Amino acid sequence: MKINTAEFIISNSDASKCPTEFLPEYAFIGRSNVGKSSLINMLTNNKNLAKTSSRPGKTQLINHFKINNNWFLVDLPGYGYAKVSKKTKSVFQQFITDYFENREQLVCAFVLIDIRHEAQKIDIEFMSYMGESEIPFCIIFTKADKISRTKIDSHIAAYKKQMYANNWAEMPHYFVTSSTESTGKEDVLSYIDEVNQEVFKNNSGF
Ligand SMILES: Nc1nc2c(ncn2[C@@H]2O[C@H](COP(=O)(O)OP(=O)(O)OP(=O)(O)O)[C@@H](O)[C@H]2O)c(=O)[nH]1
Ligand SMILES: [Mg+2]
Repeated sequence: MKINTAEFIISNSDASKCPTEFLPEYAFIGRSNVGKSSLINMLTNNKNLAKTSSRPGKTQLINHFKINNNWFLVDLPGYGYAKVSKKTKSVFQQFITDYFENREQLVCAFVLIDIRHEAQKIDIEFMSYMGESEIPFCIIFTKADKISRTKIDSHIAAYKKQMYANNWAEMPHYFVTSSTESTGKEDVLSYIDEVNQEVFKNNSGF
């Protein structure tokens, strides 16, 4: 799919104040610093669209970006950032939870995982929450440029094993990406295109 336009619409810490337009949207979630904002920039060919930083905790709000005037990419704050105070953390979690549980326009979440690391408890728990809440999601492994192809394969195999060990019946649909090398761009965009076509065809309120 070709992205012709990508525009920032609004930032929010209140899920009920997100855009009221009924267009399909795709949210990016995962640990702080995993590369959510960078991936949005890579997918849209715009290095300055979402704000990124080498320091975790950069994105603090729900950010809506309208794509091709027809659907949204949503950049979210990361979870698991130890340096944020407990109070701030619970506020973050509350509005993120509100977003996931109430946003009818959300058709798929992408849970980002750094390909270099073993499965982390917080990610597994978050995916369990998504499963229990019946929110469709895919995994996106990030920063694939940082390890070799062989290691990518072995890390994914190990990840699958850990998912099964945590009682997952099957590995969620997943993608391997690098924002610095644009790896996985077409795969993710084609997936979004397919889902968009499906929801528009079924006229699920869109
Ligand atoms: N080498 C490499 N670095 C990446 C990649 N994606 C992101 N980074 C770097 O990782 C750091 C964090 O990137 P962000 O996109 O800001 O991460 P985030 O998940 O949005 O972080 P928060 O907003 O803090 O939750 C930055 O220094 C990026 O340049 C990637 O694919 N490859
Ligand atoms: Mg960010």
